[in-house]
Amino acid sequence: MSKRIGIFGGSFNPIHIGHLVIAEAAWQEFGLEKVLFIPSGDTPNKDMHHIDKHLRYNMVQKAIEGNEHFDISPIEREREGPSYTVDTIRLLRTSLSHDCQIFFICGTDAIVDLPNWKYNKELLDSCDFIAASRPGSEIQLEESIRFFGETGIKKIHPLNTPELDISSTKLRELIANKKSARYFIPDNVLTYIKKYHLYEA
Ligand SMILES: Nc1ncnc2c1ncn2[C@@H]1O[C@H](COP(=O)(O)OP(=O)(O)OP(=O)(O)O)[C@@H](O)[C@H]1O
Ligand SMILES: O=C(O)c1ccc[n+]([C@@H]2O[C@H](COP(=O)([O-])O)[C@@H](O)[C@H]2O)c1
Repeated sequence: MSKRIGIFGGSFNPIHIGHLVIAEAAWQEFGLEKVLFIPSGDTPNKDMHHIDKHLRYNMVQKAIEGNEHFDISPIEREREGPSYTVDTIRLLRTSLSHDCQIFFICGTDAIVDLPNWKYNKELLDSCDFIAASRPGSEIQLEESIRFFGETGIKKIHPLNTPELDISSTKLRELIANKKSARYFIPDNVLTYIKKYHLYEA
């Protein structure tokens, strides 16, 4: 069997257990050799208050500590301009053997948005997608898969894992309202958030 690697791109603002659970499930279900987390530099199509890319990167690094099949890459952090996935996959391809299969891990909300991504058809030709179900995106998900025709059906794979209704937005709100985010966010990441007073109102 050819080598399979998982790529998990995200803003991770901040990283939470929803991210970690789907990365682990994708690794297991799809027989991935590893999952490479790629925190975005400047996330396309996201008009939000991103904290500094270096801080988001450091939090991901802390969150994956101790998991021997998780790794992190600074390629988007170090690239100027919007972090388009098509550019990232193209760049990664140059350092991988050509029979290596790339699986981009995401939530179903990202698949719903995929027709708006840069060079989305080229992107879907260059990698498979593993989509973890997220509440609220069921109907549009079918439409989005159909947008890509046969390729969509063949290359967008559902991830069989319990739905977790958790988002970075909700966690930023909890922290801003001085509520506990314990257990939603790994302890060492929460310590980092507290140390630098991140997301406080
Ligand atoms: N609870 C979740 N279940 C399934 N997928 C998720 C979940 N949380 C995030 N993802 C997916 O992980 C990827 C990175 O997500 P991101 O870092 O934007 O987190 P988020 O929680 O969606 O953030 P925000 O609330 O700031 O939009 C995206 O593909 C997103 O769909
Ligand atoms: O390439 C694109 O056009 C594109 C548009 C929107 C999002 N993405 C990528 O999708 C991943 C998840 O994005 P987000 O907004 O959920 O953090 C992250 O790696 C983004 O760089 C990519």
